[in-house]
Amino acid sequence: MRIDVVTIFPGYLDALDLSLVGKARRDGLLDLRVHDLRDWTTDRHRTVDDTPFGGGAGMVMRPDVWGRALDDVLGRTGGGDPAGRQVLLVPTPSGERLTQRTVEDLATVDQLVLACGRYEGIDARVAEHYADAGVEVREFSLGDYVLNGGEVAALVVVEAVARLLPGVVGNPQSLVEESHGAAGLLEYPVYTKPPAWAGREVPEILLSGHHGNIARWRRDLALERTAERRPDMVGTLDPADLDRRDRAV
Ligand SMILES: Nc1cc(-c2cccs2)n[nH]1
Repeated sequence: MRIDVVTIFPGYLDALDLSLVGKARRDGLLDLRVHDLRDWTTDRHRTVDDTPFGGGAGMVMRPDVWGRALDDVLGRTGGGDPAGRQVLLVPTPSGERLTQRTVEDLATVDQLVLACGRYEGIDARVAEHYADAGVEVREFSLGDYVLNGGEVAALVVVEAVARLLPGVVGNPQSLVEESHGAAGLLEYPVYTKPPAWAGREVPEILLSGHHGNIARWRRDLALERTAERRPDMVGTLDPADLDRRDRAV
């Protein structure tokens, strides 16, 4: 998979040289390219923004600069058809909420392009232009809070997607039981040595060696946590699945 990130702060993405994503890049599992938007400016000051039409505070990012950058990165400057499914992702507080289901879909794409806006945002014609040109455009939000730019959202998306790519995480089973995983639940509480700490013991069941009972206990705790912390998620569970957990093991 190829991921391109276009930003005026390329250094923000240096964290993607580290840990799991960094290893995936070195192992050739992820082709991640970070681009400085200013490389597509044409003036000596390398200007990327201007004042908003209609007035208002702040500055808006120019469509012409973004257009040159995205045409290049999307491979739309030559005549040929770009290979495979491309998605243009635009982080914005006014976007659709990013969910694990969306991340799972993005992990199947051939090329993701992240356009990191700053200031008051990117001229609205940019997203319209590429959507009209047949590019899959998704304006997405991380949540109901405002950041200064799209770079942090890009870090989130790259990590969330990269860890789903084949060969990136050591044990793919761990992807199944985690929060928001296939089961649609929050994950159960986890414990390790020492068995007693600060006057607190590890739940007895986990020391029993009875794997069936441990599995049922974990599922019960996952359900309990989900009901307590994210009642909105409980409604999406399959009742047949809920019934399954009560069956004798
Ligand atoms: N969820 C979310 C996204 C953002 C921004 C994206 C780009 C600039 S600010 N803030 N909050």
